[in-house]
Amino acid sequence: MERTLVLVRHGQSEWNLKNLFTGWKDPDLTELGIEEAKKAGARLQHDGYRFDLAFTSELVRAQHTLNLILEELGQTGIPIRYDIALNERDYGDLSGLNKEEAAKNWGEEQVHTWRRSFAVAPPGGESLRDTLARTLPYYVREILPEVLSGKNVIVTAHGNSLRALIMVLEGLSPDGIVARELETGRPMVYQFDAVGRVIEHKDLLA
Ligand SMILES: O=C(O)[C@H](O)COP(=O)(O)O
Repeated sequence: MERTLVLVRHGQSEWNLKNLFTGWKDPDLTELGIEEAKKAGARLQHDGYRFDLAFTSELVRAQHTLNLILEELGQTGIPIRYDIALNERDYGDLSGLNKEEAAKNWGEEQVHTWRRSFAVAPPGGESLRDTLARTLPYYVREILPEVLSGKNVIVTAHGNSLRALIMVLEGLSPDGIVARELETGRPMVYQFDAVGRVIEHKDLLA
């Protein structure tokens, strides 16, 4: 198996559990999040995946998820590149607020727009388009060349930094991405051909 890219959203975080907007804040995984990461690693191990290289963000929930997955794979020695480009979208002034309280304050529709639309940014934060503007160049410059060289790569990151990349990988429009949700700790596998086109993708643990 070569030219495989596996994307994994971090396991449940302490602020996911409290239903708080997180963005660039840096909570760690909950016990459930730890179990989710171990389960993802065990499934990748069971299905025979082996990785040459890993990428993750500068936030602990993604890094901890990666470490747990690599431990399950017995691959804790592979190179890991950490980059802010893979950080979650910045939720700005919403960071730390409860999502249900935010909906009461600003209305369900406004909060859903902030959370899932492509071009609308929350106050003081990033839209998904802003997030794409930093994750896509990083993917093209740093990740895709490794995959094209024949390597198998794993990336652990965040709900929205991965949704931005998935728009490109799955050819989703700004309308199409609205409904695309990513479960915590679920590996998404993309197989590429020799010219960098996705020829197959599947969600493990779906
Ligand atoms: O940053 C956060 O709050 C979560 O990682 C994702 O939040 P969302 O599901 O509201 O985008």
